[in-house]
Amino acid sequence: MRMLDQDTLPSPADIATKGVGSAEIARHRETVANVLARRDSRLLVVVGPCSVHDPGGALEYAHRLAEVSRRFADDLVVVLRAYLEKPRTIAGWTGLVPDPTLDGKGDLASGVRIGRRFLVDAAATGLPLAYEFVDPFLAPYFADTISWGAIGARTVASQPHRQLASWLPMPMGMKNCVSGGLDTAVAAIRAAGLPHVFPAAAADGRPRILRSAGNPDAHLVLRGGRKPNHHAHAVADALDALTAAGLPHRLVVDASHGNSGKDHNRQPVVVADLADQISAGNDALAGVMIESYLADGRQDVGSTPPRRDLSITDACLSWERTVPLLESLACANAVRRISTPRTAGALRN
Ligand SMILES: O=C[C@H](O)[C@H](O)COP(=O)(O)O
Ligand SMILES: C=C(OP(=O)(O)O)C(=O)O
Repeated sequence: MRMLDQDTLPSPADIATKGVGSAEIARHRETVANVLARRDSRLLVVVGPCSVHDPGGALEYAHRLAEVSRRFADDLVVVLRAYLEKPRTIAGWTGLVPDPTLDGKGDLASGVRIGRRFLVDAAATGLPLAYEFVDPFLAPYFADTISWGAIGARTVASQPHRQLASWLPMPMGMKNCVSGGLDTAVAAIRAAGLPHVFPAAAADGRPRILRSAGNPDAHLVLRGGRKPNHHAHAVADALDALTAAGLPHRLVVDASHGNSGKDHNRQPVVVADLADQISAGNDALAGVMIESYLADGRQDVGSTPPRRDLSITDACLSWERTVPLLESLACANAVRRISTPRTAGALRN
């Protein structure tokens, strides 16, 4: 007996909440797209916890980040990682939405409500939100709150994810695959840029045939693989791969994951290398991702209740270690901004 049981899941319309500032989110998406296309000379920084396991803790982080991001507004467009689903290499906790009680019970019906509440509260800080769309079925529950989306290293080859990316209204980052090869992500960018017709559940939960026009803002995210790919030579190779595919030069580099060997202590080293490339004038480097949370490191989920301030997935840099990295990226971007003036001037929303 494999099919154990079924339960009712509320539809996206059932859990729809008031208070999502759709005009503000549309503005954030446009800002992010302008940065990626280098019409805006700032640097995108996608920063925050590997996963949200405690909405209260993550909201405290969001408030701190919203405040500090104002200091860097001339040079950084800071986006909060608000990741509520986790892709796993084999198995493990799959995120607040699929498992809000952190114990494998899989109470998705509560998860979608808790997850949406968190996203609405986090968006109210004024920060744009980033989200990895792990399960395409769940996208309609949350997509209206998100300003930058990712298709992860484990799903970037998947046709349903590429179709979803072609339809979603925000810029979408395609991560290189886990081994480090770029081809699959480059193919995903091309696929997401094209129109598609595909089945999906709509807001009312009923099946629909969706037609997409193609996402013009899909771009590459270098996250490392068997070896890191943040160094200048790897960035140059990635730009060559984009040129060969006829794609524009726009890149986000993830300082964590394969680029840090999942050792959070290496993220500052990666960020320092990226800051050097940015201040040297590499304009294709449009964004940086950092995994950061309130406290330094990670914890296993076990019999005792988890700490609210410590990641239960990948190890994160503490808040105290994150702020100097934002400072160094802002300084590097200021150098680039001043030395490479844009003819049209920086667009600001
Ligand atoms: O970002 C988090 C993890 O790297 C990702 O979910 C995979 O984790 P795993 O390899 O421990 O399953
Ligand atoms: C799982 C993630 O990244 P990747 O797909 O690069 O492993 C993530 O950013 O949380």
